[in-house]
Amino acid sequence: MARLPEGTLMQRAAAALAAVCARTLGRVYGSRVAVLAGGGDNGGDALFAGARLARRGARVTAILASFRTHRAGLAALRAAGGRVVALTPADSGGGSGGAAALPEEAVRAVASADLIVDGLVGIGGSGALREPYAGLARLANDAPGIVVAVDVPSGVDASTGCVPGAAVRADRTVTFGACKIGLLVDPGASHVGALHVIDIGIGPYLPEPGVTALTAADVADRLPRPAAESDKYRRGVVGVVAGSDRFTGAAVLAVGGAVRGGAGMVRYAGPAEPVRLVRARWPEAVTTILEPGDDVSGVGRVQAWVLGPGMGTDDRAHALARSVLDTGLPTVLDADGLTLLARDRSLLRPNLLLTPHAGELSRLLGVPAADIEARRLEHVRRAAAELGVTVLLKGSTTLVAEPGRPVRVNPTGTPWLATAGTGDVLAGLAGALLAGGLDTYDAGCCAAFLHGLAAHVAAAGPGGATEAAEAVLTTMLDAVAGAGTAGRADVPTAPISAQDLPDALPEALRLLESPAKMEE
Ligand SMILES: NC(=O)C1=CN([C@@H]2O[C@H](COP(=O)(O)OP(=O)(O)OC[C@H]3O[C@@H](n4cnc5c(N)ncnc54)[C@H](O)[C@@H]3O)[C@@H](O)[C@H]2O)[C@@H](O)CC1
Ligand SMILES: Nc1ncnc2c1ncn2[C@@H]1O[C@H](COP(=O)(O)OP(=O)(O)O)[C@@H](O)[C@H]1O
Ligand SMILES: [K+]
Repeated sequence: MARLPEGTLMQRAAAALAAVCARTLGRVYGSRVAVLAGGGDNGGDALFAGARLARRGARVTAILASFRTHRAGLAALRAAGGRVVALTPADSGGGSGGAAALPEEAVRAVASADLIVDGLVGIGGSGALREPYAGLARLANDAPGIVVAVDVPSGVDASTGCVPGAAVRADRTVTFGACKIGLLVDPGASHVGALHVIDIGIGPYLPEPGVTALTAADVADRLPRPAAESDKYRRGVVGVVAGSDRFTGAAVLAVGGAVRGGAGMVRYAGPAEPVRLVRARWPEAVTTILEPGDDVSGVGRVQAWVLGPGMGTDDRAHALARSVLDTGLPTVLDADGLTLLARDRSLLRPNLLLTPHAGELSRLLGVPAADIEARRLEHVRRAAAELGVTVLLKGSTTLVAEPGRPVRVNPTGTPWLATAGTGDVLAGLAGALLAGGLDTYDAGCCAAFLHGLAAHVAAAGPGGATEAAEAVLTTMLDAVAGAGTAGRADVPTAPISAQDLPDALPEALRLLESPAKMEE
């Protein structure tokens, strides 16, 4: 800002914002646009964009939420023929009930708009939206017009993705300079809609990001690949200690993730019944029946372990878990293994990848699960710092944290994954990558990436897999990098089951290779 004439960055932002609005409207002339303007520069962007649309013939009404309004922006809007409705501090959104206490003129302008520009607050917002901002946000959400958020949907914390109160649910978000963390991490991410990242020339001046995402090419580069002289041992042997007589499926699913994740060999150890089922579904796995009280000394050599899914949490499970962890090998610790760790921190070792969902992390940190869901980034960072290991927090946005490294956000998730047993597949997959030589951080990030991609492939079915995967691999990541727009692929999808994931992994891996090749 110091190098450029005053207002240059804002003009770049407003021009790009107006262009997105115009494209969204299709026909600008005669369209109705409501601009919600807060008291800061976010409101300034919105007002300048409103002025540009008004000059192209749109009927623009600006609703000023604060009596301190961006002066030049307001002047530009007025000069272009825009109308202005100023709220007073007494105007409120009428609590959660809607817009009862907002002036009729404001309510009408928003309700009848073809397009609503949300310029209430951007990166300067703090805490829950206050009135009348909150009431305007609710009004916009209830209105039939398309909502375009400026920089950040108002009410979403740009730095964390937290949504402490009312917030705008946008159809599109036009963000400037860099993708904000809050646009990628839930609950904020689910307020964004299609994402446009606009380059306004500040990239070279930005600091190192605290949160990063892997691209398809990054993942393809990291995945272990067999060389000509590889053999099954060199490719990595993964040991799976999971399942019980009660939870047999966990064994089958974790082994499936490991087999399809590219392990040279999978050794499964557990009670007789899950062993029988594993052999039936995955005859390539080498199995060992564990009698009650056995440890893993008879399982054979492995390079990494998957420990925990469905194994139970009684004293025998505890002793078995300890025998695995005492090998000192890299280990994915999941599900019941995490419950054991929450009870007995002496199980903690270096070289662990913990894969909790919010409930499991809640037991590990002694924090209510709802708080973890609401402040995912803070809690995954805290868990990694407190436990000194890699933590992959599952759920609507998967995050991977390790002390001293940026948090990685996984861009490939889909809510179709919210079904029982998918976490077991993830644990097996991460174990295969650990055995293949990745460190716990990369194994966690790459496993989450492939797991999400496999879910898209499975949900879209053979006819839509390529299109669905391309939407994830190119559009989303291009947008984050400022080179395109992210939205969902328009591919019909159907529910998936956990079993579908190992079967979809080969196709997901093949599709992953194509954009990597293109970039080369
Ligand atoms: N910094 C830059 O380089 C650029 C910034 N730009 C815009 O400027 C924005 C940041 O502007 P500001 O720093 O002025 O901040 P904002 O405009 O984002 O927010 C500050 C305003 O919101 C009010 N506010 C904050 N929290 C609130 C809450 N919880 N409830 C109700 N009101 C609340 C404040 O009282 C103040 O009026 C960016 O998001 C972006 O839109 C762009 O013009 C491009 C260049
Ligand atoms: N709303 C959601 N959006 C995206 N992914 C989700 C969502 N809910 C759950 N998931 C993913 O589904 C998987 C569920 O794992 P987990 O909770 O361990 O279930 P289970 O123990 O039944 O296998 C994880 O990979 C998680 O990230
Ligand atoms: K905004």
